[in-house]
Amino acid sequence: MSMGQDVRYRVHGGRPLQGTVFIQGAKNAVLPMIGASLMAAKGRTVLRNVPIIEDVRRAVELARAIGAKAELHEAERTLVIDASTLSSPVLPADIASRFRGSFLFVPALLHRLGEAVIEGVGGCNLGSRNLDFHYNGFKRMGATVTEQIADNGDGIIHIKAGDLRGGTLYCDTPSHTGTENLIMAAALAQGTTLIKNAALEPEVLDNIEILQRMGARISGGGTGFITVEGVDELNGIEHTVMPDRIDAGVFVMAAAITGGELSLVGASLEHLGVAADKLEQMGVEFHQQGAVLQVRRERPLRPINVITDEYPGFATDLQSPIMALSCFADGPSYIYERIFDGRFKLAEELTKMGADIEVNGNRAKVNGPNVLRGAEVEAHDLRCGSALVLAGLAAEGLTTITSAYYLDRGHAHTAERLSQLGADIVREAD
Ligand SMILES: CC(=O)N[C@H]1[C@@H](OP(=O)(O)OP(=O)(O)OC[C@H]2O[C@@H](n3ccc(=O)[nH]c3=O)[C@H](O)[C@@H]2O)O[C@H](CO)[C@@H](O)[C@@H]1O
Ligand SMILES: C=C(OP(=O)(O)O)C(=O)O
Repeated sequence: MSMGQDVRYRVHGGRPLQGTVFIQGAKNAVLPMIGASLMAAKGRTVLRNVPIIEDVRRAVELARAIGAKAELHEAERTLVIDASTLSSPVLPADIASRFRGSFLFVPALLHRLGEAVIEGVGGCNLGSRNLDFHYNGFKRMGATVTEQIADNGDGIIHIKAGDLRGGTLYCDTPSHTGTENLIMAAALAQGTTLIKNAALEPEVLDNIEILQRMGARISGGGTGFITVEGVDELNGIEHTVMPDRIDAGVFVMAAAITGGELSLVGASLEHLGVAADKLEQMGVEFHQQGAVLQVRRERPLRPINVITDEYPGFATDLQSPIMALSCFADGPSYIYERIFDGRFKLAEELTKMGADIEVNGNRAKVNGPNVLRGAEVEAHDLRCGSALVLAGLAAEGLTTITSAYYLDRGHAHTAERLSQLGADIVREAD
């Protein structure tokens, strides 16, 4: 399967969205949970509220490639994993290089098979995406990391675990998957581990929760300092994946960009962090009613300043969507991308639709308001894809989004969910 040439979305813009939408389970929570479930040598793990997205399908394929039994029951949104049969330490390039979450399988391989061979790591191309915090942490715990160049020129990373020992570890900056990988490596290591400058994202905390319920001894989640006391084994359990705050943020913006009113089932205002405040400043009205978040926009959108940051700062994964939204705001908006050094490819796609955006390094100025017109545009990465869907919902005429495999990596049933709210959107796959 090619990396995204085969899926398109066609959107006819101009319809305000109304109704109730179900927020999917979190991509960035379920992927580490699949990695965690592979650490259980006995029993079966049952994950509920699993988002039916391409990254989860790839994770299931990868789990099977290394010998686990994994069954994704799509209608039930339930994934059952039996990792007792884990047998191969090789994360093959054809699957592993298609999603970032593949690297979250490494701790299980180190503990269960004593080594991990990484033929490739994928994920959206957002500029440099290093893994040094992970490698340095594994090394401090006693692993050896070597790189070999394959015949085709690709690097293959070989990590040999030996007996992993607890120690003092750190992230230079609070890496999301870095924190999860070090926690998982420490969970079955000998002795005590301290991880400094740990990530605070809600998905990291949900992953700590599943690991604790599997038998891990972890404290300090959400403080920046995490302590892990190694245990001898982890057990399969049942866990419900938290809702996806980025999916929720995109639907908030879908209401805002079309001038509609939506009830988001499962969305949490708290999980949106600073993004909730920025959207409120732009003119979105929120009413949290228990586990349902109601959103609407009545007045014209105001421009905004956004600085992306680790949680609870403005999530970088909502940066592209808010760039699309700010094209419609009444004045210039300023966006400063601090997490990734190459996450502005969206700007040229929005320009094809009539937007006026100046990009300078990691800063962008969006000169709203502009009338966007439908065009043929390309989803260079997942959130570029969600932003282009938003732009298409509010543009005049037909927007065709190509390379939309990237969108399907992270959002489930996009066309169906938006159509139910009154949007005119279809998905086409070759
Ligand atoms: C599967 C998953 O959970 N993906 C999310 C995760 O990606 P991911 O975990 O890859 O993102 P990180 O938090 O690790 O990366 C943030 C920044 O730190 C740098 N860095 C990271 C690790 C490292 O060892 N060395 C290093 O320099 C990266 O290059 C990047 O500039 O968090 C990102 C930031 O919230 C989100 O956009 C992704 O959706
Ligand atoms: C960057 C993202 O994901 P990944 O880390 O899986 O590439 C994302 O979800 O926008």
